[in-house]
Amino acid sequence: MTTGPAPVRQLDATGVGELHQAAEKILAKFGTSATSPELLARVAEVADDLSEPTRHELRPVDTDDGLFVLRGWEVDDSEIGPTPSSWATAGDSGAVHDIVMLLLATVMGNPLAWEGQQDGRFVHNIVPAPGHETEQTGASSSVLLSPHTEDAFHPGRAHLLMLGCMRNRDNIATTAASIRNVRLDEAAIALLTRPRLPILPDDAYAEAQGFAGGEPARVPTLFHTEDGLTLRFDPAYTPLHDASPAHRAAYERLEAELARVSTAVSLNPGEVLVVDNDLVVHGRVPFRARYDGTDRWLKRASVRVPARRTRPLAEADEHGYGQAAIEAHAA
Ligand SMILES: O=C(O)CCC(=O)C(=O)O
Ligand SMILES: [Fe+2]
Repeated sequence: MTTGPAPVRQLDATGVGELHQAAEKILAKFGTSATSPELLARVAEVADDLSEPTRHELRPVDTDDGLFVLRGWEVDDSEIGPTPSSWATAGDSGAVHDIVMLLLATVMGNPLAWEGQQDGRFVHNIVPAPGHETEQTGASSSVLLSPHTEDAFHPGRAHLLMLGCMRNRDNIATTAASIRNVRLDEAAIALLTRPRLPILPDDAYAEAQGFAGGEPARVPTLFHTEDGLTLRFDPAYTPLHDASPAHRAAYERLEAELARVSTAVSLNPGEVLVVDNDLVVHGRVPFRARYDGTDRWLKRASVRVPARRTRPLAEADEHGYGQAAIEAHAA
């Protein structure tokens, strides 16, 4: 793994100022970052009014790395209070930052929530939680969170994933690897573009894991678009033992290539990592949780980008294990 610098986009003072003012005003009006239709409508109005330079920094990902780090936003370490001990107890902790995330997400597309995750909130709190150390979810710590497409099991998954940093005292890195940097031979690509293996719901979706409404859809790992390959990849939830030896070998070759081109991004407070979820798989290095209120703390938002053509049409027929993706703004 390398630690090559991620492309940085810098918000200027005007951009930071307008975001700050807008977010504080919305929070004062609604008293919470928990979303209501009224709050979301207000966010959409305000996002529409953000200045051109700010909007420019939020343009689509435009390099093969498939990501960028947005800098300039600031987080006051004492103002945000202690790191919550789990998403379930986070409530309105750092609420103004939830609203900033929503504003940024709304400039880039349509924010996305899940009925079955973090109480349907549009901005998730990613913190290590006691008892979850070894899971393959954002609440884990002591294990490597293997590179994955966010919500890979679902056809309504995000086009963009945003991770905004509240606190990261031990400089714990998020990992990111782009399919556009991978070298794979044509035979392996041909195998991996065939819909052979399902991707099962991850441990953040207990209800979806009990879904009995149909067989898991078999989906391709790779997909050819006009702009190049996209991927849908989550080895921890893919029953690879069901694949033929040749298919398995190609999958493992892809996994090794993604590891080879993986970069580590250690976020500082205020930085927002934006990854294109069709190009990039992300993960996290293992770390020891502190559980003393000073732990690593990220805010996560997911974004749908209308009219994107990065995915197979056959995804429209998938049941998504009964999970409903909820979009913030009417399409
Ligand atoms: O903790 C991280 O850096 C990434 C966790 C993750 O995979 C996620 O929040 O989706
Ligand atoms: Fe993730």
